[in-house]
Amino acid sequence: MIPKKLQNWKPEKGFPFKCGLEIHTQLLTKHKLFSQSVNVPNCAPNANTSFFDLAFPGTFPKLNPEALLLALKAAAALDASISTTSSFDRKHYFYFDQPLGYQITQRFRPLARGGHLQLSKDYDDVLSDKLINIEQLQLEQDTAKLNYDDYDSLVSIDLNRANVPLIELVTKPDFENLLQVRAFIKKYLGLVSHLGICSGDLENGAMRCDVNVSVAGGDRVEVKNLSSTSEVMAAAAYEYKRQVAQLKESIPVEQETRSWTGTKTVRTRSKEDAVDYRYVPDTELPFVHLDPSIADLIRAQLPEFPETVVRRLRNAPYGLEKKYAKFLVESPLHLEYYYKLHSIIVGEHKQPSKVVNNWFVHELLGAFNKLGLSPDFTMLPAEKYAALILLVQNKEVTSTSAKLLLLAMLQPSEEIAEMSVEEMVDHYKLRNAAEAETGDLKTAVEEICKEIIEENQDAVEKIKAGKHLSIKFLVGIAMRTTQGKVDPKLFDETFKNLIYNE
Ligand SMILES: Nc1ncnc2c1ncn2[C@@H]1O[C@H](COP(=O)(O)OP(=O)(O)OP(=O)(O)O)[C@@H](O)[C@H]1O
Ligand SMILES: [Mg+2]
Ligand SMILES: [Mg+2]
Repeated sequence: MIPKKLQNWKPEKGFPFKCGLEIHTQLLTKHKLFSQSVNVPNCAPNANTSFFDLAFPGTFPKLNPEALLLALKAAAALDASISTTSSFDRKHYFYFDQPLGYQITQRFRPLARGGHLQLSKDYDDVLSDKLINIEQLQLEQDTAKLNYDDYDSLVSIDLNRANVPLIELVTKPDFENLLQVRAFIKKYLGLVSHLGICSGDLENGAMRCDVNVSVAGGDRVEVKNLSSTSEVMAAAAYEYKRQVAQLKESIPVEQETRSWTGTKTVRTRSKEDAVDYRYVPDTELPFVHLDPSIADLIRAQLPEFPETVVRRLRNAPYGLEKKYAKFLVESPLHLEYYYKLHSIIVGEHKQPSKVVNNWFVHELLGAFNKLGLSPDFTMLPAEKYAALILLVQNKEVTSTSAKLLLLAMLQPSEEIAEMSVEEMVDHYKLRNAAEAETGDLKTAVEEICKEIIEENQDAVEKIKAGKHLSIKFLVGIAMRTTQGKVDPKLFDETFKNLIYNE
């Protein structure tokens, strides 16, 4: 879906928009880039650190091959040409987030150059097909995280992030409008998450982006350190508008670096006071020599790309909407969960696909949403959820009861955490009344309906006078009385019978 604000965004006539991205993504490795410390988000500050991460004298970097492999996968997926020889350089600057005094990156011989990502009209949210070319892809270290405490005027340094492996992807300045920028970031993040290269977890800073904007052939302005797609969009839109306004006043735009405050971009430094990073080769790290056959070997091992999987999920036997199919391919775990649910309910139990889709998309994702949780399927194994869905399909519990059970399963008390679905149904006394003799049920339902009709003569008069929808009001009372244990359709039919056929 294209947000309304962007739908009509077009560069002004005579002021073409030109933009290039630098996207830094954290790699999903077990260990850090040049040390043995673990790479795990959300740990106690400074828990994941080693002497090297803290830049103790006498420590040496050692390249983690897992990071190299993940970066190579990204390069292969983007059809970039992998360098048979790459090397590491030191980019010097002094700041609290960088205890070494320099960042180890790949300036002169990056891991890969070239490559592209195709944005297509029928898959991505763009108005026409567009090929975005890649300049290069390199490995580098992340910096420590600075936590600002405005209240105490304190800055605390968390070195857990220092030396976490990143890939920096630099695109060519090929973007001609904001929709393309947005679609590219989403597609790239989708791709690296799907391939298990990056967590895609933006809330934990898994991506940081620099956006470069120029107008009508002018110099580029770089806005640094944006941490979400919407921040990139807002900063690029603001920067475009600012530059156009300046050009209209005949003031040329000069090359500079700016930062985003949340509402506008502000100058950090101009070209004149550009930092001299004093790049030098890192002599402690050997060159990375790769066999020329490596690109083909890695490409052959890549799983299917998100676009292929999405196409399959949209067709029979799955028939998922594009939006949800895209959500599933964002994470191998989500996809695995859906396939499992599908194979139990449709494969083994021959229920229609739309049952799985409805319970997965509307109920399960909806329940996570209702509880304010981001989807975490480890909380409810697919086998257990399938058992619940099948109870509804077999009319042993009503769907209303099943929805309540689902909410309970996603926030289990100690008492119910270990229970099977069957045990939970009995524990909450939710076994469907329909289980009883059909005759008994019918009489019981009729009795309840009669009682409700007695007590709600006003509503009954209105229904008779033509306000047929008021039946829903009566059904609501009946459902509350029976705590959702009876199929509302049965109440609906019984009320209609009793009221219209009297
Ligand atoms: N005329 C232009 N208009 C908009 N973007 C441009 C233009 N020329 C280059 N760019 C973009 O600027 C970016 C340059 O990134 P690169 O990493 O090569 O250099 P840098 O920004 O100087 O280095 P650093 O990594 O230190 O920020 C690329 O994304 C490129 O597409
Ligand atoms: Mg860069
Ligand atoms: Mg840059």
